[in-house]
Amino acid sequence: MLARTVEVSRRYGDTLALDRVSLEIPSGGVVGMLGPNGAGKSTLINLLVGLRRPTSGTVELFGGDPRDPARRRQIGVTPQETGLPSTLRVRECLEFVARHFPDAVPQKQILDRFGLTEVAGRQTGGLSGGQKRRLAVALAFVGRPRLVFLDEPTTGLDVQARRALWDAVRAFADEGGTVVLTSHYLEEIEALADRVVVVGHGRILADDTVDAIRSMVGIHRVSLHAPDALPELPGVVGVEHADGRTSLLTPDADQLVRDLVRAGVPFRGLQVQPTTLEEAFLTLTGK
Ligand SMILES: Nc1ncnc2c1ncn2[C@@H]1O[C@H](COP(=O)(O)OP(=O)(O)OP(=O)(O)O)[C@@H](O)[C@H]1O
Repeated sequence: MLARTVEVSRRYGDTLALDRVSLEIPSGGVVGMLGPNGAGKSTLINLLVGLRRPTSGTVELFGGDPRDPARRRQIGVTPQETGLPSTLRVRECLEFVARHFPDAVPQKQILDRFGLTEVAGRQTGGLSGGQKRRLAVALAFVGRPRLVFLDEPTTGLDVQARRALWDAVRAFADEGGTVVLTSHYLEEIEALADRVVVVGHGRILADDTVDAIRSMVGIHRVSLHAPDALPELPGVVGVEHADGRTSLLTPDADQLVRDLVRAGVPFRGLQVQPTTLEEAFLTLTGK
């Protein structure tokens, strides 16, 4: 086991950011952590990498205290926000980080893998947002870590840059590396992760394969104008009223529409839309 939390809670004042979370990260593969804003994902990562201490419970990294420098040297981390020194060149940033490790990855290989070769001589202050993000993620891999934590690695990247970064993460995992990444995007988790941990309201709501999670969050919104109260319909997991429309949340929109027709509901303006992940979670967690 590379890392684990046992019944870990973390409070910030009155906010309970994590509520008795137990999680195990074995060696190899990509674990995707999925959840809406404020779910507790970053807090969980910060505990695992030794940046914060739990209020209660135990956190272990490589079998011991995550704040021990010898253990932390074996991880790579890209936090949600990184400040790169704006006057350093890309090459200098990579060099600076590499000097902290006995056996750093050759710079050329990192530049190639993260699509940074063309901007190697540029000061980071002159990089685009996407290039900065790629550099920030690349830095996590420089020291040949056993375990890498990436907090929303592709936020702000265009599709092409996102795919390039996915390739780099996958290549690392294919070579036997272990990655924990957070994302709001199911698509990103699907592209990379073998296992998905769904975090919501400071708890682990699900810990399963990508397929299982996809079916769990595949909720649709069927919205319509209906003159009267709707009859009770099977498969509806949530009902909302807004702007004169009624929205029904369901995992099987086709069946719901058939049921509406069969029940003779005089609806108009029918719309069927996928819900966002956040909506799906909130529905499933009943909050
Ligand atoms: N330093 C802090 N001080 C006070 N409250 C905090 C602090 N850090 C996090 N929180 C609160 O703890 C909860 C969990 O936050 P956290 O950043 O871990 O969530 P997250 O899942 O990473 O969200 P996001 O995707 O927005 O980063 C939130 O309610 C947040 O406001």
